[in-house]
Amino acid sequence: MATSTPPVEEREFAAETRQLLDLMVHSIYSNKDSFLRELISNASDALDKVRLEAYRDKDLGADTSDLHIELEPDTDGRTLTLRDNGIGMSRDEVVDLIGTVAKSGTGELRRKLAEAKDAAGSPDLIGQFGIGFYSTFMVADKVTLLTRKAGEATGTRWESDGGGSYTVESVPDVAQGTQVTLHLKPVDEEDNLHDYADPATLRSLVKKYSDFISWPIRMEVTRTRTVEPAEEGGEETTETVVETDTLNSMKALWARPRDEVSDEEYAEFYRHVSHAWDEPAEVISVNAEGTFEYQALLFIPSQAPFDLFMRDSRHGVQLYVKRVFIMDDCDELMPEYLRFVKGVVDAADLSLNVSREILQQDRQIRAIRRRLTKKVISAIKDLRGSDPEKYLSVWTQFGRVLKEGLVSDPDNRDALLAVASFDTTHSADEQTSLQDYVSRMKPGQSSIYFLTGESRAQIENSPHMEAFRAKGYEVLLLSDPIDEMWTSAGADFEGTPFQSIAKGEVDLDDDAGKTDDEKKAAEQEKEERRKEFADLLSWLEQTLGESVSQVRLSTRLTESPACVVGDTFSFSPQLEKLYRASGQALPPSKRILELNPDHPLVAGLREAHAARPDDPALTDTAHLVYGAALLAEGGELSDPAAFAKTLAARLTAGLTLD
Ligand SMILES: Nc1ncnc2c1ncn2[C@@H]1O[C@H](COP(=O)(O)OP(=O)(O)OP(=O)(O)O)[C@@H](O)[C@H]1O
Repeated sequence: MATSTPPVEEREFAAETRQLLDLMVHSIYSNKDSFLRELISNASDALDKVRLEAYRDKDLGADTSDLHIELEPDTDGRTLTLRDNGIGMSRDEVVDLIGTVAKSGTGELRRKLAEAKDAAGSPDLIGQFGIGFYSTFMVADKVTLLTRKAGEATGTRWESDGGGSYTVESVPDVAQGTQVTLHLKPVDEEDNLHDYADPATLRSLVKKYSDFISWPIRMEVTRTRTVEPAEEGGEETTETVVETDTLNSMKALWARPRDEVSDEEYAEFYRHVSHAWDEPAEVISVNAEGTFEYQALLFIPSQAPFDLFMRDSRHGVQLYVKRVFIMDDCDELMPEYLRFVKGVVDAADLSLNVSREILQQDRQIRAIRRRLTKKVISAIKDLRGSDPEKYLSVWTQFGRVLKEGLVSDPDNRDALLAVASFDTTHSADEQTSLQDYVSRMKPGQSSIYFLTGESRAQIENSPHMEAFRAKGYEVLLLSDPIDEMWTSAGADFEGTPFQSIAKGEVDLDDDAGKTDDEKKAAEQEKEERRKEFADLLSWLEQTLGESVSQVRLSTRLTESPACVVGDTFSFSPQLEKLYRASGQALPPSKRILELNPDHPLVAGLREAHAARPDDPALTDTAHLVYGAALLAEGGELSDPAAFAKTLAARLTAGLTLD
């Protein structure tokens, strides 16, 4: 049964939307002017869309003869109307797009809103989410939207006072496109609430925020003109004429030489293409001539969007062909790990009809992408030299994403390693570059040591760190999940390999500065140790054979009795966990148990085993030593309940003996 749409419908805003509106209405966000940029941005997008739709679908029935944006201030009525004859919205779209906000990130939004609680937190929040249409409620106490989608017969009227609800109704006889009428709040200069019904104010705001918009932004202005007398000696008279002015220059910013464009103009353009509210951290402009002609204007944002790690994050790089907008978020122009880069690529030699499928195959697009990728990486590298503070904030916001490139883009791995920064045992609060790490390497050290784990604290406390700490070797502390991936791909930095300190044999160079005799003596001592512990080691290998591939003496422990290490190619426990979380089970890999012969527990176990090789309690101890080593590195026990039970039994026995 078909459901009919009621003529006027009152609907509640979703809880997050209401909270956001509340923040907006009471916002202390100082730049109230931004609402105009947002409305013009939306209108410009709508015009881009209708031009493209009409080009692709000749039967759409859209009117594209004079696409433009219009501002109509009403000084007496204190309203401002902004009109476009773009794509418009259907009734469902109005409810969907205007009635809800930040659909993809509602959970995240809810969390942030709870954090912000009051308006004091709102400027940041606005920066991250880009409030778009809702910013109108900073300046208006009622907003009316009238729209008709190109190709549809009926229009829709939407209205809200920014409180808890809004109304929608279907209306006949609406012009194609969208018009938004703001019932303006009283002017309050102290609160940066300017007179948005004043033509002069509007003219200067358009110039400031939206000059580059490629569609004409028009406004009717009333001018008084002197009229020459009709006949000689007659009186001069004045007349009022109404003229239509175009307020913006419409010059594409990416086509203008860099030194002719101000930082502020770039920043506004960035906000337009990215729908963001922050400042760009870096502007990259490329003008390629020759075989493939294109211009690109790219921005590295200063703030990561909330949906950076969500699958459907949007608004990347836009594709234009000869100044004509073709598509948003053109994945083909940027690798996935640079998805935070915003901007425009305007290619001269593509067809306006180009589709995503064609783009994927296109040689020119691939060449553009290769070049732009290198440009972005080198821009970040340059920042490191020229503005370390800015570099640091870019790395803090996007480092985790950039590191995905170490796995997915082997061609740029070296360049990415050169811009990367890592936590290190060298400093408690500052990260290090690999260049600096290498320059601090000890004589004889041939690898970059690192350890992966879930957090800096957990890694630092891992038993594997002990000898490195004791002997003053610097270790990189890698705690992002992606670190597991690229380090296991066998990377090196300018010829110096990376080595996990939880894998393979460790031979920290104790021999430096020793005479040959001393070296020989040390070797002999090691050999004796091995003999002394041989029985214990082979018994442990038998006892723990289901869990470990080998038991050996360790040179990496100074405090703990034991640790578990992998061989060079085995998976770390974190990587296993990651695979498991993604639904791919790995065959359980056996690692190596290393014992610290100087630890009283290990020494005691050796003596006890020599004296009472058949004592079943020693088997329990062996399992406990292995389990404790797993726990110490932040690993998981395969049977925690059995471990706890054995531990309780052993503790009880200890008490009884006492
Ligand atoms: N003038 C318009 N013509 C057609 N559709 C519009 C218009 N204004 C808004 N819309 C639709 O409503 C959606 C929501 O607009 P809104 O300004 O709230 O957010 P946005 O511009 O998509 O992005 P952001 O929330 O990041 O600013 C737009 O994506 C667009 O689909």
